[in-house]
Amino acid sequence: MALLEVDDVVVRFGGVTAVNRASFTADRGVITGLIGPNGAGKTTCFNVITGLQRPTKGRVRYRDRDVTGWPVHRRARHGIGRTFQRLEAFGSLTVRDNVRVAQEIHGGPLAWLGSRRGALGVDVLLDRVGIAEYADERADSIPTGTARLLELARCLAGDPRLLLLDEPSSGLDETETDAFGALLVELAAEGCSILMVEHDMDLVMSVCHEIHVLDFGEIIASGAPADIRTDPSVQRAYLGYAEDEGDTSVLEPVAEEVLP
Ligand SMILES: Nc1ncnc2c1ncn2[C@@H]1O[C@H](COP(=O)(O)OP(=O)(O)OP(=O)(O)O)[C@@H](O)[C@H]1O
Repeated sequence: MALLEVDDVVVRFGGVTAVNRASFTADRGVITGLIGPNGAGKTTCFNVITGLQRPTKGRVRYRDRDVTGWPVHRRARHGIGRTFQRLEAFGSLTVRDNVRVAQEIHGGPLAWLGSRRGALGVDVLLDRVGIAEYADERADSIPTGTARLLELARCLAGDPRLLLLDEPSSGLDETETDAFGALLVELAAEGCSILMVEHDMDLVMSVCHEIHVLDFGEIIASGAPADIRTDPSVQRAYLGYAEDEGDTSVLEPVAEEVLP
């Protein structure tokens, strides 16, 4: 049984159907990608999974329980963590204090001491995501890429079982993105399941175990990276052409050894 099941979800905003009968899953201990063109409905799906958006129709199941009617905080308490496209850190606090606050919001100091990653402490968490040198800087003074990593650290402070990442690599340079991908693979290996919306296809293709493709609110393909990158309907919908029609560089094959 998958950790997360999105079942036949529809979301309508007046006359706009943002998500149209979408069904997909995220499995335990792996990284799952959710990709698609701008406006395809990816963030709306995240909002449905986290409880920010009530679906017009359909269900969300998490750890074998129907959580469709659960409020956001209850889902968070049960281990669903999320980062946002727009950065949400407290600008006037230091990087370290941002993570401390997140830790306390998610469970309080005692829960933190008993949590799986809690014993490591805030500074070790900052070190792990690669931003320890910024610990004493105000969050509104750090570069965008660093702020994205701070978002990840804030989310990890809640010790999530399911981590939803919305375009986590935007603002990271190539080296930072490589390190970020390696960190995601490590987190998944430790049992943290990840569902990621991401436009960097190299990152998606190299770290994801399975990928779901949304187009105009509908899931048009689901499968392993090797299948997705050669799927003509994906190339047509996502990139605007089929493989035999031109440049396929964005979905170029990646080396077998970096595939999960
Ligand atoms: N609150 C809302 N009210 C009305 N329409 C909305 C609302 N939220 C999203 N939409 C519309 O729903 C569709 C899906 O939007 P969504 O933000 O989920 O797409 P996305 O795939 O995340 O796009 P992007 O990659 O640009 O972030 C779009 O047409 C968008 O304009």
